[in-house]
Amino acid sequence: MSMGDEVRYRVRGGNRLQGTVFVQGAKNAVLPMIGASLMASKGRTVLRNVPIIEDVRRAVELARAIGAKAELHEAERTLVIDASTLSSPVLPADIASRFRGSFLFVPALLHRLGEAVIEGVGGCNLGSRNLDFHYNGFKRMGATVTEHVADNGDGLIHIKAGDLRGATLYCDTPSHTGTENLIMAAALAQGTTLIKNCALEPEVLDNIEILQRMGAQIKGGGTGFITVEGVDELHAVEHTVMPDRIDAGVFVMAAAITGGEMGLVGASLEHLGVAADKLEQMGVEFHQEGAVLQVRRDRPLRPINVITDEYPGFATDLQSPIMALSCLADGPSYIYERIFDGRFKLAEELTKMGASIEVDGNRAKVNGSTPLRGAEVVAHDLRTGSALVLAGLAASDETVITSAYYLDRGHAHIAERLSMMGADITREAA
Ligand SMILES: CC(=O)N[C@H]1[C@@H](OP(=O)(O)OP(=O)(O)OC[C@H]2O[C@@H](n3ccc(=O)[nH]c3=O)[C@H](O)[C@@H]2O)O[C@H](CO)[C@@H](O)[C@@H]1O
Ligand SMILES: C=C(OP(=O)(O)O)C(=O)O
Repeated sequence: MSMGDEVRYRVRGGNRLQGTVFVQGAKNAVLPMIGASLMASKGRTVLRNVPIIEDVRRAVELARAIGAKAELHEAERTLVIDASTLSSPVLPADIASRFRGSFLFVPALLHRLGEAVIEGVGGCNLGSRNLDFHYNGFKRMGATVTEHVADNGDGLIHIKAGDLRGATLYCDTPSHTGTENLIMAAALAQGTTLIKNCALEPEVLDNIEILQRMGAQIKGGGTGFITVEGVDELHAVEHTVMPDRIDAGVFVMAAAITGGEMGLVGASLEHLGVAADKLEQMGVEFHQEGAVLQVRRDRPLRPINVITDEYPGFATDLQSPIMALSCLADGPSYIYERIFDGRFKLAEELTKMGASIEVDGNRAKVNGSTPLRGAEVVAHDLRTGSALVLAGLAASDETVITSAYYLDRGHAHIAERLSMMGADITREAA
C-alpha cells in the first residue's frame, strides 16, 4: 500500500480523557450498502451518517471507475449514488486492491452487466482471507468463475453470471461479507435462495434493511438461515448508516486506558456483544442513557481472557485494541484469536513500547502490568493502528505511529475526536 508510510500519528501520553464523542457511521455497514446501491438501475441512493474514512473514498473512486455517479458530501456525511450509468465490469487493481469492501461490488456487476472482472481484492493482511464461500455460492447460482493471467503477469478473476438462479447456498463459517454478497446475488436472481450458516453481525442486518427497502424479499436476518425470494428490480432509497461498534469499542478503551470518563453518542451496549462484558470484567463501568453510552474507569484494570468469535462473540476487530489495554492490567491476560490466523503483529510493536507478550500460534499471553513508554511503531493493519493509539495515550513520552494510512481506512477524524477529550495527538501526512 504505497500511501502507507506517508501518514503518521504522534501521541504524547498521560492525559486522562474526558468528554463527549460522536461515534462514526459503520465502515462495515456502509461498504455493502454502496454495493447494494449499485444494484438500482435508476434513481439516486442517498446514504446518511457515512463515515469520512479512506475506505469510503476508495469505494467512491471504484464506483466511478465502473461508470456510476457518486458524490461524497463530506460536511453532510452524505453519499449520493446514481448507478443508472454503470458501464464497466472491471474492478481495477489500483483501487480495488486497497480495500476489502471492493468485493461487495461483485453482485451488482453480475446483475447489471452480466459479469465481473476482479483484478485485485484488498483489505488488511490478517493471514489467509479466502473468498471460496462467495465463489462457490455464485457458482451454485449458475455463474462461472475462471482465473486468467493478464498481459502484465498479474492474476485476475472473471465471473460470468449467465442467468443467476436461486439455489441452496452455505458458508462453512458465518462469513460477514460472504453472507452480504450471497444475499445481494440472490436478491435479483430468479426464484428462491436459502443461505445456511449466515453471519449475525448488526452490519449484516443493517444491509438487509436497506435491501428490503429497495424492494428485496429477504427473511431470516439475524438467524443462521436466510431465505431470499428474487425480484425483478431494486429501486434507489435513502438510508442512515448504523453507528460503528468497533469505533465505539476503541473509544470505550480510550476512556479505560487513561482512567477517564466519556459519553459516546450513538454507541450501543448491545452491539458491543461480549466485548462489553469483558470490558466490565476489566473494570469499566457502563451506563446506557438512551442514545448515549456513558463509560468510565476509576479502579485498577483487571486481567482478562478473550476468545474472538462471530457476533455476538468478542469481535476480532477489537482484539488488537484489547491487547493494548491488557498490557496495563494487573496480571496475565490470555487472548485466543479464532477468526484470523495472522492477527498478532501488534505484539512486536507493543513490545517496543515495553510490553511483555508471548505469542504461540493463535494464542497470546500478555504479562501485565508493564508500564508503556513511547516508541516509533508500525501500524501493520487498521486495528493495529487503533491499538497503538490507545497504547500511546497511556505511554510516557511520545509515540510515533507510521504506516498509518491503515488507521485512516477505518476511523474518521480520530485525532480531532480524541483531542477534544484532552488527548495530545496529531496527524501528519507527507
Ligand atoms: C469489510 C468487512 O465487513 N470486513 C469485516 C469482515 O471481513 P470478512 O467478511 O472478510 O471476514 P469473514 O467473516 O468473511 O472471514 C472470517 C473467516 O472466514 C474465512 N473465510 C471467509 C470467506 C470465505 O469465502 N472463505 C473463508 O475461509 C476467512 O479467511 C476468515 O478466517 O468480517 C471480519 C470478521 O468479523 C472483520 O474483521 C472485518 O472487519
Ligand atoms: C479487517 C478489517 O477490515 P477489512 O475487512 O476491510 O480489511 C477491519 O475492519 O479491521
